[in-house]
Amino acid sequence: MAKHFASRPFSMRYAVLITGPAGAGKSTFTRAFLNHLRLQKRTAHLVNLDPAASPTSFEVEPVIDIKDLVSLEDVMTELEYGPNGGLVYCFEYLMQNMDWLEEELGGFEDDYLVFDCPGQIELYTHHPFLPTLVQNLTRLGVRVCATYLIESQFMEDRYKFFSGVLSAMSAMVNLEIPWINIMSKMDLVTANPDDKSAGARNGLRLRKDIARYLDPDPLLLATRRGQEGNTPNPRFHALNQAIVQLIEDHPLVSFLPLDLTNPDSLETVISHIDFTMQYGEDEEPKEPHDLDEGDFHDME
Ligand SMILES: Nc1nc2c(ncn2[C@@H]2O[C@H](COP(=O)(O)OP(=O)(O)OP(=O)(O)O)[C@@H](O)[C@H]2O)c(=O)[nH]1
Ligand SMILES: [Mg+2]
Repeated sequence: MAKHFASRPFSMRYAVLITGPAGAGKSTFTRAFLNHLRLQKRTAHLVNLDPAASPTSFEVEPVIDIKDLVSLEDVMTELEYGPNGGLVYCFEYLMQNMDWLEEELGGFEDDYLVFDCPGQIELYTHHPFLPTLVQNLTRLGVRVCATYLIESQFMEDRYKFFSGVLSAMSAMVNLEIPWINIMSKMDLVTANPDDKSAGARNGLRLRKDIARYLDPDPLLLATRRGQEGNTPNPRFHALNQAIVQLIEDHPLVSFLPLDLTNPDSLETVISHIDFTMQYGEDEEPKEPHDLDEGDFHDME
């Protein structure tokens, strides 16, 4: 541990890792999350862990920015890496310089640190970067949880859904910390089956379709045949069944819906994060808001 921190006591702080595949809505949710905490007069800060994030994408200046240590642009220019190899190099470089992060973290007491993570899927499946980050944060007395976003459009069909669930499970197993799966971009889910808007014409999911994904019964999903017009290839039947069984045996994966156009929906997600973190443990832990019917007025 870096010497100048050996004697410094750390008060409880909270780190929320915003994770998920590329384009799932992590940075947009991070901005909404931070704005909401600030409106509630809570001290919350952005930590940017995306070496490729463009400076213009920050509505909120990050208090800690991996780009101050290493940037994808420099790595690609100076070391002639490609974009993905360059990103992995940046993560390896941060792993070798965790004392830099400890130094940066030193100044935040009893605050929420919201880590906006990059979308490289290898980060969540096998790369040691995030587990190393979690170990270091835990060692520094920071309470850590993760949210994993997959977008509602991802539910085009059950195969996409299963790959989303398996990637969420793989990330959960990789990080082994308190975990909240979020189905993002629920504003793209139309409520009205007669909706003729552009979105609806682009095959937006109807709310009633999404309900079965929020708290999935894998067997029901897997056995649904024909509704999406495609019958599974019999050659993969045994593999499909094994995947369904795996998901069924580990009912770890349900999704909180997130509709950023609906303040109650954001509030519900944040209350689940607070509860998962036991935020302000000296106060009575507040039960998370339930998803009231209003959130899914057309789910039935
Ligand atoms: N309709 C809708 N679009 C969204 C929402 N959240 C994000 N988007 C759009 O989805 C795209 C990706 O959003 P980001 O927040 O940058 O996603 P990300 O997960 O941070 O992406 P990477 O950092 O590249 O992995 C952008 O065009 C956003 O405008 C949402 O809740 N609803
Ligand atoms: Mg992002």
